[in-house]
Amino acid sequence: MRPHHLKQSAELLAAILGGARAADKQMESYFRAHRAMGVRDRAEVAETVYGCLRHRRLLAHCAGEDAAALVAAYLVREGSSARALAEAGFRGDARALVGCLRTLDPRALPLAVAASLPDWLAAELQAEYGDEASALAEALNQPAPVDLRVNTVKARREEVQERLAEEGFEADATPFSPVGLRLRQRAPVFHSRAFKDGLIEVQDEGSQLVSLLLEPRRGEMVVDFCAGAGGKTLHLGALMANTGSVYAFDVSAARLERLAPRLARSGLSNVRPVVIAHERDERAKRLHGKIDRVLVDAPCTGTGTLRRNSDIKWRSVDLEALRAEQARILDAAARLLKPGGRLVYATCSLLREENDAVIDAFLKARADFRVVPAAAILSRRRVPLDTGDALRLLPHRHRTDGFYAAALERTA
Ligand SMILES: C[S@@+](CC[C@H](N)C(=O)[O-])C[C@H]1O[C@@H](n2cnc3c(N)ncnc32)[C@H](O)[C@@H]1O
Repeated sequence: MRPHHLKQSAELLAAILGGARAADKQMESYFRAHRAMGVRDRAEVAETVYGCLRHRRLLAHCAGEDAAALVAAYLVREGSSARALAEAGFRGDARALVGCLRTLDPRALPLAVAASLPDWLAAELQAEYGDEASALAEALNQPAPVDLRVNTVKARREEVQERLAEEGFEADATPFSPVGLRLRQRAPVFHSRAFKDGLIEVQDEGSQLVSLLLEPRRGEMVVDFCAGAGGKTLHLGALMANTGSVYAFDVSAARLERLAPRLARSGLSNVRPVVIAHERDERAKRLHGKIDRVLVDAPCTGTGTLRRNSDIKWRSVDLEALRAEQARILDAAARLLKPGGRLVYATCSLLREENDAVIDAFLKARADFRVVPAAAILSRRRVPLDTGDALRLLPHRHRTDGFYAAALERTA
């Protein structure tokens, strides 16, 4: 361990935990402000800080909440000795820290501490997933694999797999998504020719299955109501073989802007990004009753994505406000549909309140909608996965992010 490693990691960790910005954004600006740091230093610091965010509560059990002590505890878990910590400038009691961590038995600790979760989330997972809560929580602390979606407008999966292998990126077909590849090792695939040529997008396999549930057809009018940077939009456009129209709505102009370069790479010309002020915007109202299919990938707690975004565990959450927002967006999105049209409501949340509860309330209010069983759609799409009426993906079972998606049809 180099001495500055501990200091810089602690500075960055404190900035992330004390600020409101996402960890990756905070990290970018820290590295911009410390240009002298080499590539290796940055990689080491980033790995350490992400490790601390992931295991914060377990580390704090021995180290307390001070950022430098958390970093020191993380380094001990990675094999550093008390002496190495002292040499690196750690001013706390390095020997006591090492002693505590070496004798720690996570099985004897409450789930919230052992799996480093806030109390409220540990309680929700235990209530909802019972005996599986520990395995789920543990899977949320493992780094996610790198999944790719093949852009079928440009190439077939096997061709892309070969192209990637030629460039030194070994990948296997994903078990569920027919257009997914999973890298055997984490690698900077953004630098590959295949990526620059628009043959692939980096996208979790679970996210790919959500777009499949919408089953958009050639020539249809489709709305991706919460398009963000367009991960699912691009997939929908490709599923429609670059025909018809996909309106990509979002209230965030900044997020939609990130769709532009991806769109250019993809070769799609059927996607129309539209910034809306809110879900009742005139630009949305103009499409009332005219749309064949609508995807609502709603803003949510993101609890299903903790493998990638451990920092969100430590942000405060207003579940009631989120639920109200989800219901408002779903209601507005449903109005766009033609009779016979399909609506998919999805979240990357593990919580019932944001998933089944939102759909149950919607169906109570809208007798003109019925559930289309997800398992039947997936089987038609040759996806070997049956999670019942709704799609429910869990990292410890499916090796994807946690996702929920329900498909509904407007009957009258
Ligand atoms: C889960 S993210 C979408 C991710 C995106 N679909 C993807 O696959 O990458 C939710 C998005 O909803 C947007 N959003 C929040 N409130 C909204 C509203 N009232 N109407 C439309 N979009 C909204 C957010 O800006 C955010 O980009």
